[in-house]
Amino acid sequence: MSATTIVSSPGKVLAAGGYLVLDRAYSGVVISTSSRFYAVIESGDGASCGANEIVVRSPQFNLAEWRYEVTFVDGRVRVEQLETSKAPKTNKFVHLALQHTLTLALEIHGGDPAVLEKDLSHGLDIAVVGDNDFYSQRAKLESLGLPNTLASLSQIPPFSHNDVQLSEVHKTGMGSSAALITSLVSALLLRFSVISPSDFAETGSADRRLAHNAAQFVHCLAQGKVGSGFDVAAAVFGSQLYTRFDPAVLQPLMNDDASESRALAPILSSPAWNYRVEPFCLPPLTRLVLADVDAGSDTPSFIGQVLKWRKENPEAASTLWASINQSNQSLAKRLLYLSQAHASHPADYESAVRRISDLPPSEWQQHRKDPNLSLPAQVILQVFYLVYEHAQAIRQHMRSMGKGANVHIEPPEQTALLDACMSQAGVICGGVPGAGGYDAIWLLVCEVPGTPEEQRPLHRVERVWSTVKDLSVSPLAAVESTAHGARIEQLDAIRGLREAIARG
Ligand SMILES: Nc1ncnc2c1ncn2[C@@H]1O[C@H](COP(=O)(O)OP(=O)(O)OP(=O)(O)O)[C@@H](O)[C@H]1O
Ligand SMILES: C[C@@](O)(CCOP(=O)(O)O)CC(=O)O
Repeated sequence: MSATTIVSSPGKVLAAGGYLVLDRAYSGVVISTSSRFYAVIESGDGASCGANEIVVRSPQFNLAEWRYEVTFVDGRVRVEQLETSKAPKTNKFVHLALQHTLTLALEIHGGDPAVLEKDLSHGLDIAVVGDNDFYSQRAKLESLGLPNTLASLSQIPPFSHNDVQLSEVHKTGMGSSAALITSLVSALLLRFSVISPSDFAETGSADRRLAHNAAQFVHCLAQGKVGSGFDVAAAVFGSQLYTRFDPAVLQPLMNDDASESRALAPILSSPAWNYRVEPFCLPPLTRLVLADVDAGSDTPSFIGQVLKWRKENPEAASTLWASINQSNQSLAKRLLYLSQAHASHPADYESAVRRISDLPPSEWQQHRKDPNLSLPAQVILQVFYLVYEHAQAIRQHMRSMGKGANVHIEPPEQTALLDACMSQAGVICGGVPGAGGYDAIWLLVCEVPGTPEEQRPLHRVERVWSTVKDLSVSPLAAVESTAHGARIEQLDAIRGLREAIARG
């Protein structure tokens, strides 16, 4: 075992499938992001902590250090927070991750604490840090006198300090807790030799699935509910078409007493975990663009209201769910078709993207028989138009859902913002991610290398954002991650990581 164990996990965007994905009958289009969370485990070396102690530090926040003591009694492991912790509040997510991952490790090692005790003999020092995108950088940009642009974001050092306590930070909706739990649980499973690095590196392996199931369990327990789990699935497996697991698999563990007394291994490695992860990626020569929008929304209350409306209006909801599902599936299919088209006809594909880069989507149809384009390029252009149409239909349906349930899934200000973006040349599609509300928007834009800055669709979008009235729109730096989810990292390969974890 090397001295340092590091696992990183990506953030997520649910581009299509919000609310539907809570139901196993439907799947969601999940895009994982280049922004990642890192869990870095080092031996405490007896200096920062003693034997059987674990200190978890979050060096991007004030007073974010939690200390735990690990004890082994009657074949059980207990993780308890110590009073010497610097943090004024407990961290349920971190505590549950430690408790249950160690419990699982002890079970897998046959109840013999020797392996764990050996790894804990000098204590463990764990630092958790997230890329800047997970937290709003508005205040930092303002303090630096910089405008809200992508160029400004690149001037903020990696893993920047947020200058507040964790409970006060403005999150951006990228799934910080799911990425954190996935990295932490996976790193602990590796550290305690429950899973092997080579197996974990393989997408469909039993070890990776165990890491997923354990992270999913801890995340559900910390949140106090079993959600769809798309955020943890993205953190573990990367971009995908996600179909949830039957929540019944976790039910036996979902109250605190049960999770302490029942064996975890049989449930966490059970074949009853029936989630489906189908491959998905965005098409070449396009770029995912995300922005954090001023005010957050109360997502849990949105979910309650939408589900209540669905229950009370089964016929209307069933028709609407079916229409949304059809549009979601069509969107995913056309996007995947575009990747195939690029693989088989790269030159035609590029000429089609160049063509639509100069035109707003409402004009693409007129150019579908452009004599300057080859026949395959014309087909590709047409498919891009269908992508636009499906995404617009999804937006319309989601507004209907919001109207029915009386919640602002795509609030009028977001509609105006998205419409303004969609009228720009080279913008392909977009929407409000996940549960919607005021939180964020996502867009897919054409991005052909070598395009002069002024003509880049991204540049046009940033211009729209800088002039928009009713909302404050702040870009996020993330693009799509094609790295297939969680991965083991080397400390010096990640810019700024060594410096970040060295902070007190
Ligand atoms: N950097 C961090 N260090 C330690 N704990 C963290 C960190 N970031 C998040 N957490 C844990 O995750 C919890 C936040 O979880 P919550 O479910 O509210 O966020 P989320 O929905 O994942 O947020 P978002 O999707 O906006 O990133 C915090 O209370 C804390 O326990
Ligand atoms: C509404 C829902 O389908 C998506 C919520 O997504 P987000 O947290 O808003 O990105 C809930 C869920 O899938 O757990």
